Amino acid sequence: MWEQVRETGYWKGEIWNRRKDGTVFPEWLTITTLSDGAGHICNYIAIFSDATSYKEKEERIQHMAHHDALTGLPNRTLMQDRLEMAIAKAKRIHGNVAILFIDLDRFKVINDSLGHHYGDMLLKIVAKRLTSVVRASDTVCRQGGDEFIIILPEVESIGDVAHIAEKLLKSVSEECRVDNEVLKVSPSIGISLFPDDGNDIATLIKNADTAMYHAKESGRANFQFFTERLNQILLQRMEIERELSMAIQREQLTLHYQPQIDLTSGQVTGAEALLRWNHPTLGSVSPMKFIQIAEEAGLIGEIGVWVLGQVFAFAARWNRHPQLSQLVFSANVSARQLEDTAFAESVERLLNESGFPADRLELEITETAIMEDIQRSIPPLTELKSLGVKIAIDDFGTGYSSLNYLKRLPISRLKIDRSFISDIPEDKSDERITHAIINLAQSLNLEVIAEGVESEEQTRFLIEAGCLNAQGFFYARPLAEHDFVAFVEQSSVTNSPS
Ligand SMILES: Nc1nc2c(ncn2[C@@H]2O[C@H](COP(=O)(O)O[C@H]3[C@@H](O)[C@H](n4cnc5c(=O)[nH]c(N)nc54)O[C@@H]3COP(=O)(O)O)[C@@H](O)[C@H]2O)c(=O)[nH]1
Repeated sequence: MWEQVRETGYWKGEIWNRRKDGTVFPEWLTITTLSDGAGHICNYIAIFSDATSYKEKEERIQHMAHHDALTGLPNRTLMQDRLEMAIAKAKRIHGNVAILFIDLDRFKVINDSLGHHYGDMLLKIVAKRLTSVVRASDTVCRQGGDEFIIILPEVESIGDVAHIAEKLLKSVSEECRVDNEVLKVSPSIGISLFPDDGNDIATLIKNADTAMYHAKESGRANFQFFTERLNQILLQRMEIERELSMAIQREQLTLHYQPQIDLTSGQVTGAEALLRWNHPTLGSVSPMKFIQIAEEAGLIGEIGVWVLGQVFAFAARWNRHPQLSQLVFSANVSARQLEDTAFAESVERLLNESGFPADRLELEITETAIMEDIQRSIPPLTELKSLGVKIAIDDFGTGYSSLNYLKRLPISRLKIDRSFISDIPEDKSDERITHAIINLAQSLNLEVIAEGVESEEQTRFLIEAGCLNAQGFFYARPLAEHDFVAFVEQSSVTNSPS
């Protein structure tokens, strides 16, 4: 500084100064020299100002530009910087970096049902939990919404990454309290590794995101590593999603009807409507494959309304038929449809428009969907029941029902899951479970029907056990409309009392 002042007669810059009380502070300082007639420096003029508040403001602006306002975590910009540095270092030392892409399961439900205040509080708690699990040298950042990214630089082994992912799962999944509400979310975690799964930031994040989707598909609340096979599955999934969004307009969807049989009379009493999708190049796509995609892509609402419209139109075409006009039609309702507050309104509107009697409509909701959040399932089910429609619990026995809740649910029928029926009579414990479900239904005054009946022995067992309704390949596969009509007419002739 003094050298420059002597040489140029001027210096400007920032220095650390000390106040009288001994505290150190940043100072802006300008020094100018004054010379006499002979050119000798005779005076120095120093102008200084305290830069403390300017510095603080600058730091605050820097922090805001690189951190998320709600959680205080590094934001996307800082994450990219840190990841770039981690990759550069890993390249130098031939090391690995792990990228964990975390999305909270069913966060939207909490946000939508309880409001944004609860959603925000929950995100703050999750941010703290994530940070508490990893080391200070790791980076936890908020990618946006309910998505977080964790960068683990210098990982030793894939086992270490899995161990950390397990700890994250456990920590985030624990219940927490916001005001007087007990909230619970779980994370789905996708993991990509540098250099195995990509060499650059964009590829590594995309692949971690792909793995996260796979974690969601595998039942949520778990973690998955990225693989090339996964990538292929994702590409196929995206194609199905794209094509499915146009399937209704392109008239590629149809319904098949599986007869439901009264085992004492052999007569058809109802039918379950089951979706079929025939695509010109993908071929016949199983609902097992596309229903979940429809749910995740937000298409199930439109499809569900279409299904009911088709069922009512079918029933209307046969409303003077002696047998068909008496049948109860069942349609499957997914968890996402039940969460949608507009669903009951749509059912009511369709019933009014079609004139279809509400008591001839049964809506099937899986036990797993109801038990996912039983408290929240009761109001929409009650609303549907108040329209006069019947509610059945589908795949009963697989979803760990709480018996205490079962008696409070507005349901009229239990459908025994096909997995208990398929090994009867060989599997005696399945026989005992089926017996128990039938007894449970009787004691709760509910109807009961067995699904997936494939043999005469199974039919006999069910009659003896007191279950008088069944459906399954033994009686009929799901049938196209005209085959179903023919089946109903034929069974009426064969089984009419002589
Ligand atoms: N939300 C909606 N879900 C729907 C709709 N349509 C179908 N689905 C669900 O897709 C899953 C697969 O359905 P699908 O391939 O049609 O299989 C059904 C039957 O074909 C099959 N079944 C019936 N009897 C037997 C049998 O004896 N053996 C055997 N191996 N399979 C049999 O079971 C399926 C019906 O199951 P469920 O619904 O549990 O009664 C399925 O989960 C459908 O629910 C839709 O419109 N919306």
